[in-house]
Amino acid sequence: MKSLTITRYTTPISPPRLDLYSLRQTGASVVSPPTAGSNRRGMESRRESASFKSLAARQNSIGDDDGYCTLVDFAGNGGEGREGKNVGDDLVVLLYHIQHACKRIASLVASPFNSSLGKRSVNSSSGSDRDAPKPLDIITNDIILSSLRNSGKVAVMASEENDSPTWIKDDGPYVVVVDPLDGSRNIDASIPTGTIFGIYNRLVELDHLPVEEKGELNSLQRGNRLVASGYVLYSSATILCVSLGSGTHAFTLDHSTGEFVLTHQSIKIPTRGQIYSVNDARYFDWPEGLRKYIDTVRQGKGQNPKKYSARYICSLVADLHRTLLYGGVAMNPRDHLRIVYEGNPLAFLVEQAGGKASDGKREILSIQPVKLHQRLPLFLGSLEDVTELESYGNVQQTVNPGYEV
Ligand SMILES: O=P(O)(O)OC[C@H]1O[C@](O)(COP(=O)(O)O)[C@@H](O)[C@@H]1O
Repeated sequence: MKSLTITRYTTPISPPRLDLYSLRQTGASVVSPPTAGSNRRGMESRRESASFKSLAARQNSIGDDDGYCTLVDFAGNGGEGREGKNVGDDLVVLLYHIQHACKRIASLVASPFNSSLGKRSVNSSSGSDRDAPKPLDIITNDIILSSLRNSGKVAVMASEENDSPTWIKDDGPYVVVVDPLDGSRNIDASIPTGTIFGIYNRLVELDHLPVEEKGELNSLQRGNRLVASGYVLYSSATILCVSLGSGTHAFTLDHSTGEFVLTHQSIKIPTRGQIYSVNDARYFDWPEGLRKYIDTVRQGKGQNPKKYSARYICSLVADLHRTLLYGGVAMNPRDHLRIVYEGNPLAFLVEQAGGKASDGKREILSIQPVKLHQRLPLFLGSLEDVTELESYGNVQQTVNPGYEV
């Protein structure tokens, strides 16, 4: 069943080999987001511009004259111009392959044939602390792995779906950590899902070690060493949100051209929101500090004298995307989310957008992971909301009866 499904969902777009072309474009200025209606113009020529040959030829501009700027245009110009100096050609090539994989996943999760796949759990052979994967988890993992291999830029991939990292290429400059399909338990109900990824430099000082050892140590880097991270939200729109180390930017998949187009440049999370996002059926398992915080903001008695609203999709990428745009705090106070695959990449995006990411006590990005599948409480959001929440002291849920849904 697995191979049948992979074949069935393969999209017709196949990625060109990119190493041949220099993608960096010089002397460009930062574009403004596209204006309404601009997307439909020049569809045919845009199809052509997806080829890197023509991208390389267009040396002097980022995006089209009408403000249509693709992810690759944007990254190829150094992210945010001068500040995006760490966006080398290797990273642009890698991003190209990641976004290609995510387009395949977008069509897969929207397919009429995925529902039977989503339901079945596959027996986890390892007995590790990973959740039992579903076929969709495995297929999306394969899609990402194959794209990373094709990029030629990745030394090792650590995935939430694998017990241990997959060594890919000795001289690959990057290490990629990934949760290929977060929220897959929601797929039958067409609730949004997401892919999360983080990119580190390969630690060359570990090159002499055996593969298993260097694979693991490269993947256990602190979040504050991330070069880039991102998520792709598969929802009413497919949105790729990325930070290349200079701001957080979102691109929306334009189905007419198959391109991710810049729609939210330099996202700034409001310093204060009015929404909290948590599974509050767990209220009676929470510590007192967290209960007090939620009771207080619900009543409009916190530092923000407004009554907060609750929003909880139970799909981390969707809950975070809303929080980045509207502010507030998205949290999972129990030891459930993984620091390597979820916590660090999302914390990086939040901080690059001016927000705060905490485990309730410490900055997420400063924590040294010691285990690949290590879990932790996660509080992401507006600077002032997360700081206020931390001030309640005891906000991490330690009671964990093993919830069934
Ligand atoms: O059951 P909880 O504690 O509400 O957790 C829900 C969270 O778990 C997730 O579904 C991820 O868990 P899985 O990796 O097991 O799918 C997130 O998308 C969501 O935010």
